[in-house]
Amino acid sequence: MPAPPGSTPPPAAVVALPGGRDYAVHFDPLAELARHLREAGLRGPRALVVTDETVGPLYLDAVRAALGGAGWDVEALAVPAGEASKSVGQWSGVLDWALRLGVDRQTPVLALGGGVVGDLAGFAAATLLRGLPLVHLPTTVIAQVDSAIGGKTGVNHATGKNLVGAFYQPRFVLADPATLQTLPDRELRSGLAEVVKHALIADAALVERLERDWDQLLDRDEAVLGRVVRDAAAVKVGVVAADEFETGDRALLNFGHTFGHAVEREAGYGALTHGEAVALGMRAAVHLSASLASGRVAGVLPAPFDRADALVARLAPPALDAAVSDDALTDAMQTDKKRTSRGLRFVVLDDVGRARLAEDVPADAIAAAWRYARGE
Ligand SMILES: O=C(O)C(=O)C[C@@H](O)[C@H](O)[C@H](O)COP(=O)(O)O
Repeated sequence: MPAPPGSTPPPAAVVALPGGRDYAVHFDPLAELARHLREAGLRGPRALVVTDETVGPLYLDAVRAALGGAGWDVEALAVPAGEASKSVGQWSGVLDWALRLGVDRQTPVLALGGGVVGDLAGFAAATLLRGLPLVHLPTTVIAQVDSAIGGKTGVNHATGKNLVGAFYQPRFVLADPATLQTLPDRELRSGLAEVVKHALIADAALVERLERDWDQLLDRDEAVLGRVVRDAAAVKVGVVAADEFETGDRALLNFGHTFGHAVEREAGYGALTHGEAVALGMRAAVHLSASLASGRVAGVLPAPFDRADALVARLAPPALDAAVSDDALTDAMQTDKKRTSRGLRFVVLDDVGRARLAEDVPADAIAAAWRYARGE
């Protein structure tokens, strides 16, 4: 039943956390931002917007218009677009900017953009004055289904991906579905990598819909894309609510990332998008899943891994750089945060829609997974 005129629609999802820290994930126009800030108890009057040089020109005016009329005083900073901005240097630059403006603990930080901006601005919010209120305004698929939800903030380090950061939850997430219509095709496909990941680890029904509706997704059919994004976000909401600090099943969200993060590091941050690296990583992880289930795998993968592989293949991951050796990639995995004193842990599939952690993985299975990801 539609909501009566003038009433506030319910949030699409609530991330349930202890200590009164529940927060909503709204799928609503950016024009509703002032109302959501008010309802979250944030009054300013100053707000800091961190964005990037691609998203800022597209949506900063909408944010200013939404807030200006409600008496907010908006300060904005745009960092260069791309993974290279997830650096200790850019984080320090955001701190310098905010502190020069004279922020106080009531000043919200609004992260307007994709995963890079969210992680960078989130880590700045976590560390400024030991914590400023954080609001995510995700404008990409990857951010709307994944990175804006769950409180992982941080930057990359030369030794590995996301090695400097903090768990710091936002006060709410406001995802405007219309922003997905301006995404470059490459970014759309990159975001779909995390959608595929959520489906493969936890939602077999979503796998089926992705298989059926893939072309409409790439065409950005509003209804199809909107539903898929909400369902993929719901997977993330459920996982985070069950394991906020990744002491258990939250690690399953790292499917494809142990391989993918190594690819990103060895390619040089920014050479590939995060989603492209994750797509390559999922190819390797699906092969590893098949090897662990059935021993040595030659040629076509056995069921159900062939099905998972076919879905990952729709992401059309780029080729792995031939100049980067498998040994270099395997070395780069050693900084993975899931590692324990017993060694690396990988996320593998038991079935389509069901994943688990695997330890004591033989080196030859890892090597075979890299070769498969290279198409050998
Ligand atoms: O939120 C999580 O938990 C995730 O693992 C989501 C991932 O898709 C995300 O890319 C995350 O940053 C993974 O990297 P991590 O090694 O920093 O956990």
